[in-house]
Amino acid sequence: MSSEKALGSALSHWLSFNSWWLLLPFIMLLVVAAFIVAFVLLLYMISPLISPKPLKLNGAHVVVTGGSSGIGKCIAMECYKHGAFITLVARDEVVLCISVDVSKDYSQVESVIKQAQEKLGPVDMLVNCAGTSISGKFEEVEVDRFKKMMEVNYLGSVYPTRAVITTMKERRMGRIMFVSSQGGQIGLFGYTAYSPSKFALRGLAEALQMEMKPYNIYVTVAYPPDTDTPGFAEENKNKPLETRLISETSGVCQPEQVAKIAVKDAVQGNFTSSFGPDGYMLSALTCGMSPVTSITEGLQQIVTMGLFRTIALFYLGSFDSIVRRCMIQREQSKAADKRE
Ligand SMILES: NC(=O)C1=CN([C@@H]2O[C@H](COP(=O)(O)OP(=O)(O)OC[C@H]3O[C@@H](n4cnc5c(N)ncnc54)[C@H](OP(=O)(O)O)[C@@H]3O)[C@@H](O)[C@H]2O)C=CC1
Ligand SMILES: CCCCCCCCCCCCCCCC(=O)[C@@H](N)CO
Repeated sequence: MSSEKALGSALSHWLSFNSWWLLLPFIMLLVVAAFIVAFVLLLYMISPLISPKPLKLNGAHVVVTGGSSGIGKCIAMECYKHGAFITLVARDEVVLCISVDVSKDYSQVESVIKQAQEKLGPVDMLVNCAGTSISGKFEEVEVDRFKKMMEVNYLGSVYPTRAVITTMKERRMGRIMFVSSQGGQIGLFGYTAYSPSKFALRGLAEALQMEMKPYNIYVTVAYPPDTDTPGFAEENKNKPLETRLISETSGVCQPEQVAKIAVKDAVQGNFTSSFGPDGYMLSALTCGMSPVTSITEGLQQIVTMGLFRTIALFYLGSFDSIVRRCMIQREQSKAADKRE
């Protein structure tokens, strides 16, 4: 008999005839410990999923940058309908509007917010909607436009946020909305200057949300598709054909629709606000390490991720073929022009 076998039979002999029940308390202890570990793990998983308490818009002070036109205007009207007091910030002067360029000088933005707080009380919700777009092929976009995009779309959201955040922290309440774009979830042909400025808002929002959560301040990023606004009409005047064709995938929304959903999400404290079925898929697909605000949202992301990636591959294939077809068409018409 090998020594291993001998040891085995001695052990089983000892266990079966002697005092195996002596192990019982240890086994029970192990089971209890396992339950405790599982419970703690579950708590950890569930804790970021606890939904925030909704903000009461009635009587709240809402500041909307870019509130003189398009989506911003509709967001302001939506909040007003729910009984909020509104401050509009833009460069044009209309209604109860404070005129300032949000992208130029922080001290100016700060004094404007101070003015608004003196008139209507502390800001409960800030909507960063001031923004603009530039489209064109990378090599055709003027170099200083890249800087301008970051100034208006990114810094123009940093400054007002910076100006309201201290008071919000002191009051341990508040909502900050950033208006990004579906072009801030995927980089698209023609948007080499615009897309990065919208992606940047997501990074800012994630970092800010982690800092602000214990102060009961909730951050929302809205990702609208093309929306029927004066800004969109302006953009369409010289948008590359590729950009137009690719964007058509996700259709055109009405600004009132976008405003309604975005305001609802901000009130609920949802981190992501998306529009339409494509918007829903894009947001689930690009959720990455962004905060979750409900158990359903977390579960939906887990379940749909692989399926949406599969669908996305087809979309990417169709975008590539749009770009290739446009290139071939352009080259053919150039060659035809030369022959004439
Ligand atoms: N329309 C669309 O297809 C989509 C738009 N978006 C985003 O939504 C936001 C609003 O777009 P939309 O409604 O179309 O735009 P509009 O051009 O219709 O309105 C833009 C608003 O921003 C203000 N604004 C622009 N630059 C500045 C600045 N430097 N300082 C202060 N205010 C400024 C404008 O006011 P004034 O000129 O008086 O300063 C105006 O109120 C933008 O951030 C845009 O990128 C996102 C996805 C799709
Ligand atoms: C499962 C995966 C689904 C993928 C769906 C992809 C849809 C892509 C459409 C992108 C549209 C971008 C619009 C940008 C609008 C904008 O910001 C400007 N108009 C601003 O003026």
